[in-house]
Amino acid sequence: MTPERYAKIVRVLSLRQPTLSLLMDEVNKPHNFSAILRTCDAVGVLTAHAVPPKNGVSGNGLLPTFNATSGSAEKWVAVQPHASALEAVATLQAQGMQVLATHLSQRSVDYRELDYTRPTCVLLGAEKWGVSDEAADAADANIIIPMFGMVQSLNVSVAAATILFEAQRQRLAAGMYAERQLSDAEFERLRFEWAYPELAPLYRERSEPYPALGAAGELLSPEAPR
Ligand SMILES: C[S@@+](CC[C@H](N)C(=O)[O-])C[C@H]1O[C@@H](n2cnc3c(N)ncnc32)[C@H](O)[C@@H]1O
Repeated sequence: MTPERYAKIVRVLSLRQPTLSLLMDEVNKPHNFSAILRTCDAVGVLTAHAVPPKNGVSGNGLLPTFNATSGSAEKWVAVQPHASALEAVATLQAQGMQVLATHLSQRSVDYRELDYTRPTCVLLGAEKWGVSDEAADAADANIIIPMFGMVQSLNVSVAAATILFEAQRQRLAAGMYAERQLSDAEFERLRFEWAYPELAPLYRERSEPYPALGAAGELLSPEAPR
């Protein structure tokens, strides 16, 4: 790993926003899934959440397979699977997140009216069905991107990008990219895992702490577990 590559890892981790996330409820087209993860990486989402599609494209009930759309975004954005949208919403709310469902209902508001500097998770629906009424009811708010055309909805990855970049705009204005949001422990863990992805699993298997890194990312105790 070059010092430049290590410096980039440190810079990107310093900009990650652990209190900004999104939840994909059975988004089943791999190119949409991958495009959304790519936007997550660009905006600084640390962890995305997903309810795997029941008729998963991969055919095994797991998350849709990744494809070239994401570039390598899936390496830099963790995806936490959930059994159902309702379970995910409850879990995220218990962690202190406001969940904003992208859903047209009596209580929907323009997505720009919300405060994205609060811990926030944006709930996105499946391409065909959208967000279920139950999940939308459980969410803290329902938001829509106003549309004035003939077509009723946007592509889900376009909707995700529109809302996440509003979140980025608000967080930039609030100075939330100017100071590292990750805890020291999380920052140090991810710094090693991103810099040495082939070594990290060896340390985890052995329950050994990751070695310290030097200023240019070099291993200070280079002996990897055997
Ligand atoms: C293609 S749309 C789903 C359309 C579906 N037939 C419905 O009635 O909800 C897929 C997802 O994109 C997002 N989306 C699309 N257009 C949106 C808009 N104008 N505002 C907010 N979210 C939108 C939502 O997450 C939606 O569930």
